[in-house]
Amino acid sequence: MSNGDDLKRQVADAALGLVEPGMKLGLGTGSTAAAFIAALGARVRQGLDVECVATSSATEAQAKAAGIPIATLNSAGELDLTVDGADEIDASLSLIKGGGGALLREKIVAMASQRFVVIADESKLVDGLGAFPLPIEVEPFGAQSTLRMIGMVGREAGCDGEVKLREGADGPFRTDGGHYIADCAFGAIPDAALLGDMLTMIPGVIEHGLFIDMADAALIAGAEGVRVLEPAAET
Ligand SMILES: O=C(CO)[C@H](O)[C@H](O)COP(=O)(O)O
Repeated sequence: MSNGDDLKRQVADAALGLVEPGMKLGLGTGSTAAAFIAALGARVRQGLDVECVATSSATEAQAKAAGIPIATLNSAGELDLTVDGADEIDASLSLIKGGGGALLREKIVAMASQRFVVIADESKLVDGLGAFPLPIEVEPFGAQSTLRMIGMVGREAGCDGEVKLREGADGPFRTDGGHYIADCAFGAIPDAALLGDMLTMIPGVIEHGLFIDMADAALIAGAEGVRVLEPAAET
């Protein structure tokens, strides 16, 4: 097992400590979330009773194969806890997500949860967001026009960099919802909240991968073990 895999397993086990019998859980997407799902599956097979909502078809398939009961978000209603990974995490627990192309469902599920906990290894911690290209889910109709608008809006918000469609095996990558993903190499994002608000106003933008003021805690695995980060209190 690589060191990275070991850190994912450690942080997944730590997140399992937050799960109580009878909970309704949101299950994230990506390799760190997959480690959590594997650990959760082992507990479910020992008799833990939970009901889960998946943020992607890949997560749903993994969870079902592990014996985890999967419900729709409509039938589950409000969730107790969502556990998900992230591509970048800053000190205020603002996130970039969407590296796996599941950001829309990840955001819907996180927003439907009383508690949203991010799990990652310490390589995901950053001083400022933006080194990881920001994923934005866009409507395929008129996508090139939407990409141009994203570039313009980015420059107005102090970000500049290439905006390009993510490629899949056979043409543009498609999300579970049938949309495209624009990856935006903005570099440093001076004001993530402003950029997020401006992106939301573009009609072809379905959702962006900035998760601001959403995470209640981050569990971070490193050489010293797993530590818990919480958003700094407002002063
Ligand atoms: O946002 C995501 C998927 O859309 C993932 O949580 C993010 O890409 C992190 O993935 P990994 O744990 O594999 O590094």
